[in-house]
Amino acid sequence: MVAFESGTNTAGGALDFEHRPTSDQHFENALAKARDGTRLAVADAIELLTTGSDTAGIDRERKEAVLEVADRRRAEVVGQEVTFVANLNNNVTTACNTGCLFCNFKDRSDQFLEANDDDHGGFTKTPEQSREIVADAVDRGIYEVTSVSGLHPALALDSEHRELLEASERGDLNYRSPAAYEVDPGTYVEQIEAMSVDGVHVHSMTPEEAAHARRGTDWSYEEVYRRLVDAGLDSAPGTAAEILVDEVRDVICPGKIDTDGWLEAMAAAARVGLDVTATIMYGHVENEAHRAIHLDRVRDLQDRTGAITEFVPLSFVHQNTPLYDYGMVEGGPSVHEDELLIAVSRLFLDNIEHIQASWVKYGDEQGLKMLNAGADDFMGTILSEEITKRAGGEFGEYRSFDQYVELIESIGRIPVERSTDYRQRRRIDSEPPHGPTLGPKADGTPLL
Ligand SMILES: C[S@@+](CC[C@H](N)C(=O)[O-])C[C@H]1O[C@@H](n2cnc3c(N)ncnc32)[C@H](O)[C@@H]1O
Ligand SMILES: Nc1c(NC[C@H](O)[C@H](O)[C@H](O)CO)[nH]c(=O)[nH]c1=O
Ligand SMILES: N[C@@H](Cc1ccc(O)cc1)C(=O)O
Ligand code: SF4
Repeated sequence: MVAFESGTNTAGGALDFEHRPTSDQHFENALAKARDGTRLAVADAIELLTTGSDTAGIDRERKEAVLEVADRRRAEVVGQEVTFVANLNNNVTTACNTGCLFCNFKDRSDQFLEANDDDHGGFTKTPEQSREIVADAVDRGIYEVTSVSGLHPALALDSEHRELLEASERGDLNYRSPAAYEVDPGTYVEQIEAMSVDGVHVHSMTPEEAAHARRGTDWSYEEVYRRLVDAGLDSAPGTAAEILVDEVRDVICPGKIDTDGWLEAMAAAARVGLDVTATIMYGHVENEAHRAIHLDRVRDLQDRTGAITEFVPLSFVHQNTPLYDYGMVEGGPSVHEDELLIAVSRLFLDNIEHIQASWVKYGDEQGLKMLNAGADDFMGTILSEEITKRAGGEFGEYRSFDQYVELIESIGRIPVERSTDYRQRRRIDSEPPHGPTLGPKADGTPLL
C-alpha cells in the first residue's frame, strides 16, 4: 500500500516524547476488534489512527475501512438522526495570562487596565451586558448559552472568594482588584446568574475556569461547582482538555492544570449532578499515541461518571498561534488525520453516545463527511464565534436552521433539533422556513 504522507505532525517527531506511536498490535486485528464491537485497547487505537504503526504515513484504503466501520457503528448506536442545538456563544472576556501556545483568543490582561490606553482588540463584558445579550437571543428562540472565557485576574468565584483574594498577601494568585480595570466582569456567580434568563440552559465553566474560581483557597472542585449550580449553571464544557498527557501539556499549555486536575474537576462536576462534554484538541505537537491515551482517559472518566453527553474533537487551527509563529508546528492536522480521529473516537468511546462534528473547525462540506465517518451531532447555531476566528479559522460564526436542514438532508439523514442534554429532540420534517421550538420563547420562527 502506498504511504502518501506522514501520519503525524513533524514537530511532534522533533520533541523527545516518552510516548511514541508504535504498538505490538496489528492493524487488521485492531480493525477486526472494532468490527466485532470488542472494547479497544490503546494499542488498537494507535493502529487505527496510524493505519498501521509499522508503516509510515496514512494508508488511504485502510483509512476508508476504518471510517466505514465507524459509520456502521454510528448507525447502530444512534441511527440516522443528526442533531444540533439552538445556542449562542457568550464569552465574557478575552483577558488571560495563562499563555497557552495554541491560543490566540487571549489578550494580556494589563492591556485592560484603566491606566492603559492600548487597543487590545478584545473585550470584557459586565454581568448586565451578558444578560442583555442572552435575553435578546432567548427572545429569538435560543435555549442554550455556551460561555467560555479567559482567566481574567479580577474574576473570583463569588463575594466570599473575592474577600479572600483581596485579603491575601500572596503574590502568586493571578488576582487583581476589578477597580483597576476599565470594565468589571463581576464574579463567576454573578455572570452565571445574569445569563440564566427565562430557563435558558447555561453551559459554562471549563475545568480550567473552575480552577481559577478556587485559586488561593482550599475549596474542592465540588464546592466550586455546587455554588455555580446554585447560581444557575446547568452543564459544563469539557474544553481545556487539549491532550490529556502531561508531557504534551508541558509543551503547549504549561500554565494550565495537569491531566489529573482536569479529570478531578470533571468528576466533581459530575458528582454535583452536572452533565459535561469532553473534548480533544489535536493536530499540533502530539502524536497518535497521545491521542490514543487521551481517548482512554476520557473513556475511563465516563465509566466512572456516566456524565459525558458528547465528545467533541477540536481540530487545531494553527494560523495565528504562537505554536506556528515559533515554528513549533508546520500546520494543523491533515484531513485524513481529522477523519481518522472522528472515526476512532466513535469506535473507542463505546460508552459515549454522541460524537460532534464541528462546522467551526471543519466547515460544512468536511463536517458532512464527518457525519459519515462516525459523528452524529452537528454542534449548534452559536450566533457568534471568537476562538477559532481569532486563531485564523474561516468557516464563519453562525448557521441557521434552514442551512442545517438543507445540509443534513443533502446526505440523506434526518435533521433533529436537540436540547443540550439530548433528552428533548424534535425531528424537522416540515417545509422551510425553519426555526427552534424547544426554547422557552421558541415558536418555530427563524432565528434571524
Ligand atoms: C479558548 S479556551 C476558553 C476557556 C478557558 N480559558 C479554558 O482554557 O478552558 C477554550 C478552548 O478552545 C480551544 N482552542 C483554543 N485555541 C484553539 C485553536 N487555535 N484551535 C483549536 N482549538 C482551540 C482549546 O481546546 C481551549 O481549551
Ligand atoms: N465544537 C464546537 C462547539 N461545540 C459546542 C456546541 O455548540 C454545544 O454548546 C454543545 O454541543 C452542548 O450542547 N462550540 C463552539 O463554539 N465551537 C466548536 O468548535
Ligand atoms: N467554544 C469552544 C468549543 C466548545 C465549547 C463547548 C463544548 O461543550 C465543546 C466545545 C471552541 O470553539 O473551541
Ligand atoms: S486556552 Fe484558555 S487558558 Fe489558555 S490562553 Fe487561551 S483563554 Fe487562556
